[in-house]
Order: sequence, then C-alpha cells, then structure tokens
Amino acid sequence: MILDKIAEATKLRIQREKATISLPEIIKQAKEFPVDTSFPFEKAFSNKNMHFICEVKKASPSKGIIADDFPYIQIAMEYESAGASGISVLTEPDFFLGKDCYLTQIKKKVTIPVLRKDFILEPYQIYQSKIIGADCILLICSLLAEETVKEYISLCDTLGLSALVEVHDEKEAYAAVRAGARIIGVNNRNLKTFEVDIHNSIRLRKHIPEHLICIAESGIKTSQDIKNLQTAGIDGTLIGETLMRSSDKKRMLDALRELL
Ligand SMILES: O=P(O)(O)OC[C@@H](O)[C@@H](O)c1c[nH]c2ccccc12
Repeated sequence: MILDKIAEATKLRIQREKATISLPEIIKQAKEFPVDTSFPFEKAFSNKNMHFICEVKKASPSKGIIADDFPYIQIAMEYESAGASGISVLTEPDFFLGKDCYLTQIKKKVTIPVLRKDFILEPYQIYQSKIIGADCILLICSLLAEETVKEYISLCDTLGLSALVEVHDEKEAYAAVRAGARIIGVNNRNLKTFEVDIHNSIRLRKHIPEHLICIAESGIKTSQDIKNLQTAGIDGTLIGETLMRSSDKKRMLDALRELL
C-alpha cells in the first residue's frame, strides 16, 4: 500500500536527518525561534468567506510529474496575489519531489501563512517544521494514534504552530475532534486507493462541530465543486493539481470563485 511505502521512506529520511542534526539539537534550535501565539493560519479563516489554500506541488504518486516547469517561488507569489488565504508546500522528497527549502524560500516572499505538507510521524519533524518556517503542519490521522495526535497538537501549541488534522472517514473525524483539533481537513482522496470523491467532505462536514475550521482537500476542479462545498458549510478548500496545471493561476482562482 502506497501510504505504508511513504511512511517507510519517511522513517528512513528522519533517521538520516537525525544523523546530521540530533533531536536535542533540533529542539534547541526550534526554541530559539519566536513563538507567534496568534496562530496566523487559523486567523486567516476568521471571516465567513470561502477560503483557498493553494498548493505548490511538483509531483504526486498518483499523477506522476504535474509541473515540469516548477518556479515554486513565483507560483506562491501568484497564489498570494490571486487572493489565497494560505499556501501549502509539499516538502516530501521521495514521492512528491518536495524539499524543505521550497517552504523556507516561499515563506520569505509571501505574507500569508504557509502549511508544511509532509508525513509527520515523529516530534522531530514538528521541531523541524518550526525551523524551516512553517506556520502550520499536517497531521494525518490514518498514520497516527488518537493520543499521538493530541500530544502533537500540544507540542504545536507550544511552538506557535497550527495543526491541520487530516481525516478521511467518520471514525477519523471523531478521533480528530476528541484529540482537540481546531482545523480539520477532509481528504477527498483515499490515500490507500487514490480514489477521489469530493462528496466525502460534504458528507463528513455534518460530523464535525460547526465552530471548528473544516477544509475540503483534493480533487477540486470546478466552480460548481466550490459552490457545493460552500453550501455544505465548508470553510476552505485545499487545491493543488487544478492550479498547478493552469498557466494563469489568478484566472483559474477567479473562475473557481465564479459561483460564490
Ligand atoms: O492536487 P489536489 O487533488 O488538488 O490535492 C491537493 C491536496 O489535497 C493533496 O496534495 C493532499 C491532501 N492530503 C495530502 C497528504 C499528503 C500529501 C498530499 C496531500
């Protein structure tokens, strides 16, 4: 199964990284960074509009190379000027061809909050996310026990990071709520089979308390999709491929907003 393969590769990557910077050292470094307790990623959702988190993604295991030409800083700046509420940056190297430095460089050029899209398995990576400049990290429920999600959210709180807790079904949604998630992302893509159904977020919204920020992730292509998600009470959408494949990102975002 692909998710297992990604998790295995991630464990090896963490091992390699620890050989360069040890856990105590990375903790020390992370603690030298200022803590912004205003949680900018969450604050970005403070009005009732539909929000767009736009993703910088070169490739994925389901689609292969998505963008041959990958001027990632320019892409992020285009997203910001097109009115994105936040930017998601893939940093996973083996399957998504991401890099930590893409996030660091993007963060320096935009004023909107930045989400680190990676497969977080250990606290080590949370400290690392702080150092590379993330405002928010992704916690994938199908990779972590409920108690672990809870523990990682607390760690994020102490570092001033937000956590986008990703779920795919009711069971995970309930676990995320119990773990204290403030932002829940419903992935429309089943990470085990790659099947995409945007109805998944519409269905699961009913199971997530209204005061929590709910983001629909993956497979969003049309203004009608956006309208349907808004009608279901979704606060934001996370869009990668549709934007990455479009040569005029501002025009594409405007088109997606058309029915709002
Ligand atoms: O490119 P799409 O279909 O618009 O999807 C974006 C985003 O939701 C997707 O990249 C994603 C959602 N959850 C993830 C977890 C890991 C890696 C990637 C993802």
